[in-house]
Amino acid sequence: MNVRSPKSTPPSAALRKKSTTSKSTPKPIPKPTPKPPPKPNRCPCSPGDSTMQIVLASGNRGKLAELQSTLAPLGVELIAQGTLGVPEAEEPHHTFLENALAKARHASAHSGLPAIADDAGLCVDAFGGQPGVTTADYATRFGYPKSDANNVRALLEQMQGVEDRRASMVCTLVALRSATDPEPLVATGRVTGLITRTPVGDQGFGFDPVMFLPAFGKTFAELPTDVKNAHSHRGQAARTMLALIRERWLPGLP
Ligand SMILES: O=c1nc[nH]c2c1ncn2[C@H]1C[C@H](O)[C@@H](COP(=O)(O)OP(=O)(O)OP(=O)(O)O)O1
Ligand SMILES: [Mg+2]
Repeated sequence: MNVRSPKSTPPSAALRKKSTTSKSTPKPIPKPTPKPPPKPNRCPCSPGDSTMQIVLASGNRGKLAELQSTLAPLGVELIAQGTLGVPEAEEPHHTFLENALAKARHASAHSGLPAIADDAGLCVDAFGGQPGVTTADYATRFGYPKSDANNVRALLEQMQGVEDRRASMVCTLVALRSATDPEPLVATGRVTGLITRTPVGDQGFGFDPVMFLPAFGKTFAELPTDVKNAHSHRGQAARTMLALIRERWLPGLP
């Protein structure tokens, strides 16, 4: 109760009364200062009171921009691994999940921070789901130097005369609290489209200029980043990951 009668005046107020005139009416006791609301997104897994930092275990600027944007509502500080001097990790595995886990573990071990990694790729139906986990190096199979433009070029050459143009872009995100975290958070996303016969659009990165989405009548490279994020494999995975991090790493916060 906030209302107090003079009889219930606590000792501290009584002491103050003695130092003034005895006939003066007791001053109202100031209400206790309400506790400040909890500051947002404190890391429950690291000591202290600082905003949680997470290292983004990727050197791909396109991915980083998309993940920064979709994960922004978490209110945590997302730091690109390059900023912390974390070198590129090996990606030797056969599945997106294993490679994402390897990248997250590597970044967490090097930085001492929780980490989120993204392993993604293009799975072409006519090629039995290839190039899959080797998407980033696709051009080098055909003697071209590694680059987004050469990847697109090699793909269009390999798909010359292929009528079935269906392909999926997939993304697996893995988040770890530490390099030895026994309970990684895992989120996946997948979008299906058709590979165009020439590149169209200049936004995005990677295979965006040849990934045509029938629902939009456009390639990913023709869509603004926020529209791509709202529908893409990475956008889906990142929204799932955001919910997982809130639930498991930041309990009790809205
Ligand atoms: O939304 C996308 N739109 C178009 N292309 C995309 C997308 N997402 C991934 N990609 C391509 C880029 C790379 O050629 C490969 C992923 O390879 P992946 O190893 O996961 O990424 P990466 O080596 O570029 O960066 P990092 O491993 O440091 O995260 O698929
Ligand atoms: Mg890679």
